[in-house]
Amino acid sequence: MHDNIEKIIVSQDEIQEIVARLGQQLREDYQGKNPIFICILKGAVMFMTDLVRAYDDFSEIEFMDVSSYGDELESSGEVKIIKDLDVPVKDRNIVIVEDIIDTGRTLDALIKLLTTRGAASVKICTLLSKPAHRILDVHVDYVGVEVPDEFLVGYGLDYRNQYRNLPYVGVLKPEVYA
Ligand SMILES: O=P(O)(O)OC[C@H]1O[C@H](OP(=O)(O)OP(=O)(O)O)[C@H](O)[C@@H]1O
Ligand code: HPA
Ligand SMILES: [Mg+2]
Repeated sequence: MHDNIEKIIVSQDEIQEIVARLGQQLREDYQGKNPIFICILKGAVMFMTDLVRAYDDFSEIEFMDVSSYGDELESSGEVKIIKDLDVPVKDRNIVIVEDIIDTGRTLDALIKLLTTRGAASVKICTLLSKPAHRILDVHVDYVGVEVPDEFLVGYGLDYRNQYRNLPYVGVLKPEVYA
């Protein structure tokens, strides 16, 4: 699997540093607020499990599955809810946890949905942000690192459902797409 990687964009060490920094920042900001961390499946699962352990304070974890990419390299523009939340978010402080904000379409749809359901606050924590590819201008509160406009895989990010279990984020060799 590693043989298909052309270059590493965010190393394992960098990911660890980002997780520690964001975990501490969130702990300071959400003290006494018992936030709900919502993991957006499947991409955010690695980041989520590391982040909530770094957060290390009272909080709840929930999961939602939404998808807009399917097997493609480009977002379809249509955000489908595959698995909704099991709990009400009314009057709760929500942190949406994402692996990457790319076009911004997924997040835009989620923020609108959770706000409509009466959340007290909705903030975003993402490992990666790809600002050069943004179509919708969403405000992102906590960003691990900005990445170049390339299709990335690893640490949750997939190409055709593969490569999510790489421990770093990288770019595939062009021949893999051929
Ligand atoms: O900013 P956007 O252009 O909307 O892209 C970001 C979203 O796309 C990916 O998920 P995807 O829909 O591919 O599903 P997955 O997490 O199951 O891989 C990624 O995990 C984000 O959730
Ligand atoms: O760069 C990416 N890689 C994998 N999945 C994605 N979903 C949005 N952007 C990406
Ligand atoms: Mg996703």
